[in-house]
Amino acid sequence: MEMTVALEDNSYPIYIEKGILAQSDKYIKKVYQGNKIMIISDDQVYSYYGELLTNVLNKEFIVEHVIVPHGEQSKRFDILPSLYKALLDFKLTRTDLIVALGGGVIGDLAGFVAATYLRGVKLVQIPTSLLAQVDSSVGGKVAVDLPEGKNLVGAFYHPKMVLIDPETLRTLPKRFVNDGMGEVIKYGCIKDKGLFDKINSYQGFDELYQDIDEIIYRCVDIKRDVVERDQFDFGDRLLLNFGHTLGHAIEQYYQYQKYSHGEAVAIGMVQLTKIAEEKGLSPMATSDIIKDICTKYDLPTYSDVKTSDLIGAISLDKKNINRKLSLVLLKEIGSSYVYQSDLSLIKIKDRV
Ligand SMILES: NC(=O)c1ccc[n+]([C@@H]2O[C@H](COP(=O)([O-])OP(=O)(O)OC[C@H]3O[C@@H](n4cnc5c(N)ncnc54)[C@H](O)[C@@H]3O)[C@@H](O)[C@H]2O)c1
Ligand SMILES: O=C(O)C(=O)C[C@@H](O)[C@H](O)[C@H](O)COP(=O)(O)O
Ligand SMILES: [Zn+2]
Repeated sequence: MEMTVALEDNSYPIYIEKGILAQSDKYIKKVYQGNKIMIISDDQVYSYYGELLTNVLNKEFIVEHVIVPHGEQSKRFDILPSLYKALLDFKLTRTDLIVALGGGVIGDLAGFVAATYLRGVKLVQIPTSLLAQVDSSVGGKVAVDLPEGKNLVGAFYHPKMVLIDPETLRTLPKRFVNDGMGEVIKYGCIKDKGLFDKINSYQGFDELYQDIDEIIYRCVDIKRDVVERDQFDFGDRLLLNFGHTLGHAIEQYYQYQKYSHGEAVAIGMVQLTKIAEEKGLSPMATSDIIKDICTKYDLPTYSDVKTSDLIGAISLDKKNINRKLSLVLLKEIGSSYVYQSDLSLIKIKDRV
């Protein structure tokens, strides 16, 4: 399966195909005629797929790698000098390529490095987690976290190509399959009731895996459409942030240690929809429907954090305009809108 994100000079192809990792040299040659490639990955992903990718790319290119510890803790500002140093040591030049091999942490981190090293070098995304395959590898948002908040230092920087190999999901720990399902549920909630109903109907992981290519394709296609219409996140793209106002603040509250991104987003989707129901901004019982599907995928729906403890991080949310929050709410499952509000709306609940 193939699609193109059409962004004029920044357009790029996405390929979704089982086994594509083993052919990545052929695909990358289509967009890269240079000879040096730096793979950026984490220890866990590299232990599964690093050797395979290196051997395949070595047929055509000179390949080096730099590895960071797995987990959100690596998506931080102060890790950057060690990555720039590795690129300098490899003498990577402006016409060379970085390949991001890993989940969303690696995609965002390597993407930020590619956007900033020498003011920008080429980037190819090879996402290996479900979350990265359905969401983070597409759309060009790259970033690192600060202790004060998620993704606070970043850029819009598009890859030259995205290679999605659903086979890699076979080694993904179950917690992170569920984590990715948090974002799939989000797509269903904001844009596609059919997708929501489909993932709600599965009896177990086998059924999910049977349809996984189709699910990835549908999510990526939604994201492609939104990004093409609102690349810089001032309109329709804000909808992709459903659940993230609270979710990011909860991740920050625990300093990115307790909840994974998809888990925090699940809490955010349910709790914000509850608030919206209380204010008559979403139909009653919508939050229960989201809660049920999140529970089905072992995602948390409540954190017990005081809303007063989240206000600092929420105030730094990038969707805020002139001190007004932009909250993504549901009209119903499958349809969403942006609602401008002040912090008092969040404060109507003591804990979320
Ligand atoms: N840029 C965007 O548009 C965007 C969108 C959504 C999320 N994000 C970001 O993505 C990050 C979360 O991504 P994530 O959930 O992929 O986390 P992650 O990158 O930490 O991956 C989760 C875990 O799975 C492991 N892993 C990944 N692929 C594997 C595989 N195939 N086999 C075995 N283990 C594997 C990793 O080593 C890690 O331990 C967050 O930082 C979030 O903010 C960005
Ligand atoms: O691509 C987008 O736009 C999104 O909002 C996708 C989100 O799933 C993702 O977590 C993104 O990184 C959040 O962006 P931010 O602008 O809120 O940092
Ligand atoms: Zn997200």
